Amino acid sequence: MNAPQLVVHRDKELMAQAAAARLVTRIVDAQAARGSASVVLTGGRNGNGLLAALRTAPARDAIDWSRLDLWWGDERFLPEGDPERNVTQAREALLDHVPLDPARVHPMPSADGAYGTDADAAAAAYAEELAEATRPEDRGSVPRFDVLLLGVGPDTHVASLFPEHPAVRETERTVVGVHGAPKPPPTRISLTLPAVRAAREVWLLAAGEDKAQAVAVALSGAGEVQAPAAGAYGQARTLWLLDTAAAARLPRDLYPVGAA
Ligand SMILES: O=C(O)[C@H](O)[C@@H](O)[C@H](O)[C@H](O)COP(=O)(O)O
Repeated sequence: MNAPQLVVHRDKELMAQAAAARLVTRIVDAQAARGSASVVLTGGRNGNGLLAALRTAPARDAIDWSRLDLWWGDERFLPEGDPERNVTQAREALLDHVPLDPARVHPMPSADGAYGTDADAAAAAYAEELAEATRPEDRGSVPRFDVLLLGVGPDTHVASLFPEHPAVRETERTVVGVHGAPKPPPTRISLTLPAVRAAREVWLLAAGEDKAQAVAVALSGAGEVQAPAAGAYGQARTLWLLDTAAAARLPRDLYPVGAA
């Protein structure tokens, strides 16, 4: 596991803009190197804030939107178009405003789709979709995503992997149905930690003082079952993108207070 890198911004607006600029560069580099890029999106205010910032980023037209694959790290298992679905919010923030190839946009199934209310069957279908998109050089059952974004919850959850929940202990499957989640809605679909760790780069986003404790715990050697964010790392890079409030309780050896 590579050591996480921390980038602390003055406030969440600047964090979103800087992360958007960083994402433009990563996508453009991946497209130059491999012909296309793949990004895994997250729900939550910070993930959507990044997408909204990307929509107005000056360099956004450097991206070839038709050669970008989009996946989701988790989804609230609700009917298509529900305003609480991560994909609905992502469409509103960015996806409806850029010329993506619809065949390369891979939302997780909805609760009124082909699998009805069976979240486990829907999760298995998404795992299959990921497996089909995998190339031999990915050497695994999910693509080697270029960037996988994760919002960090105040309880250290990432995607829909909650502390001590069965989904965070999953070591075989790449996508699981989540039942009885502590945060509504209770039924969700989530990538598992092994799928997260297939990404080249994992970027964790956290802003605000209500995240300070979670960030400190996850970066101070906690176990991934107790603190799922601690188990989220990338093959090449793990980046924690924070604002000063979320970084406030970090141990001094990780982040000297007042450095931002
Ligand atoms: O599915 C959910 O309920 C949210 O998507 C959740 O997982 C979110 O990503 C984190 O709680 C961080 O949220 P914020 O970025 O809003 O702080």
